[in-house]
Amino acid sequence: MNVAIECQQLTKRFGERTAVNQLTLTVPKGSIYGFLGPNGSGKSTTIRMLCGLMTPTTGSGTVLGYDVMTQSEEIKQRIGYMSQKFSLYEDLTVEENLDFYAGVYQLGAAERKQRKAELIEMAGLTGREKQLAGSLSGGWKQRLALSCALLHKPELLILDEPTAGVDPVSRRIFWDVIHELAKQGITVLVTTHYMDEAQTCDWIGFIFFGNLLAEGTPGELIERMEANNLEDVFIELVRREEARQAAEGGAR
Ligand SMILES: Nc1ncnc2c1ncn2[C@@H]1O[C@H](COP(=O)(O)OP(=O)(O)OP(=O)(O)O)[C@@H](O)[C@H]1O
Repeated sequence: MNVAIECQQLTKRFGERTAVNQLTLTVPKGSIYGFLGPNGSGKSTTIRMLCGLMTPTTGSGTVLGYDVMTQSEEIKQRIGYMSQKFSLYEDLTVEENLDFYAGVYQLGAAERKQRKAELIEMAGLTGREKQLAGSLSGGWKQRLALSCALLHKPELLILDEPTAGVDPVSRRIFWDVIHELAKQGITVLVTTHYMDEAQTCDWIGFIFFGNLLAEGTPGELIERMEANNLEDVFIELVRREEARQAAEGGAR
């Protein structure tokens, strides 16, 4: 299986509102897929469906080969997920937070010790093991949260705006870690509003009003839209879609 995520016509409705509309996408194994779109366009709702946290209204899909409609528990056990407001225990130390999540993932003593050591090193947290999570700066907290999400060696990492509000240096360090994980074969689906981050993804999907408007490599999208950079692509896609919707509304 060379595909980590595939979904066909995935739709989520909240009452009258369609948050995600017939979304069809494929995320190849080992790739970094950047999921972009303005606020409220349906990114988090898509992610929640793919993580097994929310059942789609209609459509179909698999995550690591498991059905998003019926196998949410299998999916949850095999993925690493870091939400926008990742939850660390601020009154616990770095090590205690890792211990807590190792317990959640039911790691045995030997594996727990080994994974903790590996992840503390990967996240650059060496020397901070006894520091309270609440006293860490934003960038360190975020890397600790990432480490917690990786304890059980997930094959797929789903990150919802992991770098929101983090300074540029910490963002760069975080993305170096993401690229390193991808090199090790871990698939990453990530949402971001930062175009410098999106530029380094292997694939990009652009969603607006719940619809996937464009998909491709950053270079392909820039070329296809005859744009100078991804920010221009983003703005042009929004402009075209708004114009299309206005025309449709006017025609009614
Ligand atoms: N539980 C819910 N009940 C009702 N409406 C919801 C619910 N969750 C999301 N929505 C609506 O669905 C739409 C898509 O929201 P979603 O959070 O998926 O967007 P997003 O692209 O992740 O936005 P942001 O970039 O701000 O995080 C929005 O209009 C939102 O108000």
